[in-house]
Amino acid sequence: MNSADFMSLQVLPCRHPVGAAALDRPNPSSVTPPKPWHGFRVIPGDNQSLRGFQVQPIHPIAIPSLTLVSGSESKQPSGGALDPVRFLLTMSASLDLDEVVRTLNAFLGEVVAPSGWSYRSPGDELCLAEGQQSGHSIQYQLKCNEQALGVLKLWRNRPFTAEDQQQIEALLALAVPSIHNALRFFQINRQLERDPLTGLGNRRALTIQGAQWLADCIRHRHPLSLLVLDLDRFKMINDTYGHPVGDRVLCQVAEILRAVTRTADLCVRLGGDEFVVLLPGATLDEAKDCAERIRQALAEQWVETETGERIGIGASIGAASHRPGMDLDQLYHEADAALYAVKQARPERAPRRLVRPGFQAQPLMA
Ligand SMILES: Nc1nc2c(ncn2[C@@H]2O[C@H](COP(=O)(O)OP(=O)(O)OP(=O)(O)O)[C@@H](O)[C@H]2O)c(=O)[nH]1
Repeated sequence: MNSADFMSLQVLPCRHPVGAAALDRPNPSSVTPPKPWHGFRVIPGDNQSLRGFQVQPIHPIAIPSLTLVSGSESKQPSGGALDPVRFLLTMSASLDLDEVVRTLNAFLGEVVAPSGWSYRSPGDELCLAEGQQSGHSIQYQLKCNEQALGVLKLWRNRPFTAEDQQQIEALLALAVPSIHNALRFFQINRQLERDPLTGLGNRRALTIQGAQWLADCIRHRHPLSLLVLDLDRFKMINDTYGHPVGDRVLCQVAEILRAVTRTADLCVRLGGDEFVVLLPGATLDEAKDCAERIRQALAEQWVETETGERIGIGASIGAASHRPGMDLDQLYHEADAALYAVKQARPERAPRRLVRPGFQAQPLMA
């Protein structure tokens, strides 16, 4: 496929940059006229199984994408009756990556009628699929200015012809800016919900995802439990070995939480040395079992300091299970109260330390 094919298929040079004129109007004498849209270059990949696909503006795009096509000038693609203006308007209506990808696939359905599709965002943070896999497939790695936008795969029970591919690629080229924006929005939201030190979720993740999960569990009448974990004498580790060692302890705890819990569970660092695990589908007994597995895994863990000393990690854990009428805050406070009771019931131990591996563990003195 070459750019000339593509240009004639969907994207026409714009002689009437209406959107840009409206934006620039406040002081027409002081603005340089917007550049006309010069179209896209579509670069096919090297092999057929994974067709590399990149859309680059031939000139920097200085005008909104809706100035791209004027309705009266647009040609219909040879194989279908798809309206590119309708497509662009629909695609740019949302910043929700899930919705943007599903919209794209709805249009691809109109053009090439696949039996199913899948989309994986970079790093597999979002995986979507619909319909059925069948005998023939075509896969595109989407990129915009060298930034990966994910992989889209289509299935069909008859082969994709060259004309089908041309139409798919034309739609993908138009869809790329919307996917790019929605993906960026998705990634920023993910970052806002992540604790930068440990990579676990943060308080915001617990508030937003927790509320959704609570609603799901109530709707499906599934249990939901929550653990609150607080490290023993963490301040002493910081004060004795410094914050970098304290940070390593926190990362080690995060590693253990990830290893011990299921992928469906949400592990969160609320702040300092306090962690929360939200366990959808778990009863109180199952949550307590999980707490015990975490406690054991922590007890077997040592963090080594620069001087070769090894510090043990101790923690207290409280558990609570959702009851009708409770909100997430109440569930958290009940688990926190259970944690407090655990702390009251046993004297908090100072972190254990080994001066050299193999020596007997000793409490770290305050
Ligand atoms: N290394 C490190 N320390 C942190 C971080 N955030 C908070 N802290 C420290 O964590 C410590 C928490 O202190 P406390 O809440 O008294 O915890 P504790 O010593 O475990 O006391 P108890 O909970 O009563 O056992 C404080 O010294 C904070 O400075 C962090 O990101 N990294």
